[in-house]
Amino acid sequence: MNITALEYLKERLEPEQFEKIAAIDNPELHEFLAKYIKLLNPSKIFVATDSPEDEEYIRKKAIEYGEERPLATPGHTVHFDNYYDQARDKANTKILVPKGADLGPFINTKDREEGLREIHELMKDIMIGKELFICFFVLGPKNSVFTIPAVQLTDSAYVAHSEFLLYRKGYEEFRRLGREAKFLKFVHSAGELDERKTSKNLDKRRIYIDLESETVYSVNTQYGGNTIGLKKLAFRLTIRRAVKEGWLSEHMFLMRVNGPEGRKTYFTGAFPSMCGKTSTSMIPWENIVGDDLVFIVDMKGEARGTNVEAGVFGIIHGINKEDDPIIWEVLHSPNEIIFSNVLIKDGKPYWTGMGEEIPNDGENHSGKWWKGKRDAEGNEIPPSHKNARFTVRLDAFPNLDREALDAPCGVKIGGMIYGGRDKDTWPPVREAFDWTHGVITMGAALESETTAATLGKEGVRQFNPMSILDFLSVPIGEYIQNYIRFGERLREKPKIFAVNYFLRDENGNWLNDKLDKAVWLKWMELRVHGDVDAIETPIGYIPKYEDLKRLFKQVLNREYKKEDYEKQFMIRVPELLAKIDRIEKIYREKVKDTPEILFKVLEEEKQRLLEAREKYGDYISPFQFERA
Ligand SMILES: Nc1nc2c(ncn2[C@@H]2O[C@H](COP(=O)(O)OP(=O)(O)OP(=O)(O)O)[C@@H](O)[C@H]2O)c(=O)[nH]1
Ligand SMILES: O=C([O-])CC(=O)C(=O)O
Ligand SMILES: [Mn+2]
Repeated sequence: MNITALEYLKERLEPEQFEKIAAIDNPELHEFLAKYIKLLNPSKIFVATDSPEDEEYIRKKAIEYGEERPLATPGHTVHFDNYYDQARDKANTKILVPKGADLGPFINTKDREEGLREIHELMKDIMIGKELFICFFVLGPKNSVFTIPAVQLTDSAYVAHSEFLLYRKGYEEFRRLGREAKFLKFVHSAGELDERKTSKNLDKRRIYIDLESETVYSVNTQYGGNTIGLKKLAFRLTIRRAVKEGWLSEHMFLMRVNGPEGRKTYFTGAFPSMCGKTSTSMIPWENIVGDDLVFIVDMKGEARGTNVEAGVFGIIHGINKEDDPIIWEVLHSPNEIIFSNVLIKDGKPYWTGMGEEIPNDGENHSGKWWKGKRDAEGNEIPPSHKNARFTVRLDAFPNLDREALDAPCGVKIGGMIYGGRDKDTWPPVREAFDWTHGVITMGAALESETTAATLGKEGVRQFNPMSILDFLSVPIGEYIQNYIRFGERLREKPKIFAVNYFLRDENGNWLNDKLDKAVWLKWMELRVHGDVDAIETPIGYIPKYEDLKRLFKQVLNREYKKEDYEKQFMIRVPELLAKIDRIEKIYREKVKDTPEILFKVLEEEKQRLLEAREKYGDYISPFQFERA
């Protein structure tokens, strides 16, 4: 460009819009905007400031352009993604790396130059006839140690609207920070739309992450996990920043568990997609801070965490009045909510597992729907997609811990929990012996069955360290090394726990009820403060029966049977040993930069299990260890 970026922007933008950009003193931003406006070539450009009018403009455009439709309840809208665009597309999500860089076999990469060339070709002139929305947000609370500014370019008013619900506004932060802003950049286009206003060219769906310029490109897709810049796209970039700078950027919920006499203890929980982060953090008598993404920093020797977001993009499948009373209430009140990929009939949303009668026809992610309808592959189409979601501000929730959400220094983390979908190996809850033992045998050794949150087969057990594998942008060993060191430096280390909500019996029935997790949380809270004893086993500390019995009565008003405890907390030596072998093999063979300590800690655990087997056999009752 012969003219400066700002001059170019002045030519392309209406004066009112241009003024908004010119008011931010940041040449890097101006150049970025000029470059992509030129490439995308939109027919109209709107710049959103933090004003309520600008947000309202986006909301209206989502409806005017047909990406959302109003429902009967004020504030409610519905959005549909293409039938084949219902989840994160792992195969077409790639980290762009310079020649010679090696992130290991678990991270999907592509040559940077090639990837940039491809994505720029795909995006050339893609916004002709469309309106480009330029929006500013921040990750974490504003003007805090956690704040990371970000700019989003998108031709989808649905994506922009979702971001207004999920993140804190950032225009004023950009103005305040000026040239100091080290911001993330997101360029998205839904591409050509079909008559239902869903992305059409799915064969050209691409999500490319350029670490070097901290820019993520997303094209020919609308599903939130592929498009909402500040969510999983930013996550790849912040993981890398965190590892470089020595803090943690994690796929975690953040919640307050209320202990005896008003004691407040904060927990994070790292579970893979669709494995219980939202459902855990929404337990009615505890308090939610966040349900998906957390930043954790070392502040004067304490681990302090914050919710990266300010809203929930939650799974709606199975949400019912009894198990999820708070979400249920929020979804049935006039809040600003986007329902996606649910069934609509007479302006009302319906979803599978809602515990109410569902109409036999309507409109859903497949278009006009009727009971028994089959897709092109011959599969029967359910009323709503398993990964159908709702998007809403945390403000809407009566159980929100507002103070914690806004705290510029975050909250002190008392416990960190790992968990996944595991039908036969881990007990429902246990505590690590120490930080390193927990990080390695619970976090780095996590496995979970695949779910409908990603395209592809469900129910396949997969290695998923810290529930973060889909999002990793640095070699696994480096990531784990950073984690271990982070804790070692802390003066007060959070306690580490592992949970498993998904144990099954021989017939495939769940061994636990959905609300049992409420009891595990109370137990962990007591353990953080040393209020109850526990039983030492080869894999960590497990609860004593009497404590759980008391807590089940107190928390759920239920009798907890000894037989249930014995079955659930049985130490399953063959499965545990097989798991250690699998994990060790993965790290030995596939993760070149594994820290040596990982093998040592796994080996120690193996030896403890072998010894226990010598004494008590393959399947050991928890009472055996209690007597020992
Ligand atoms: N069997 C069983 N299923 C559960 C339990 N808790 C949650 N689920 C199921 O797990 C799925 C929901 O998980 P969420 O809490 O929404 O998932 P999430 O971890 O927030 O997922 P993302 O938003 O994808 O990151 C739903 O299908 C629930 O029915 C439980 O205790 N037992
Ligand atoms: O990012 C998404 O699509 C939703 C989500 O939380 C996940 O898949 O972990
Ligand atoms: Mn998630």
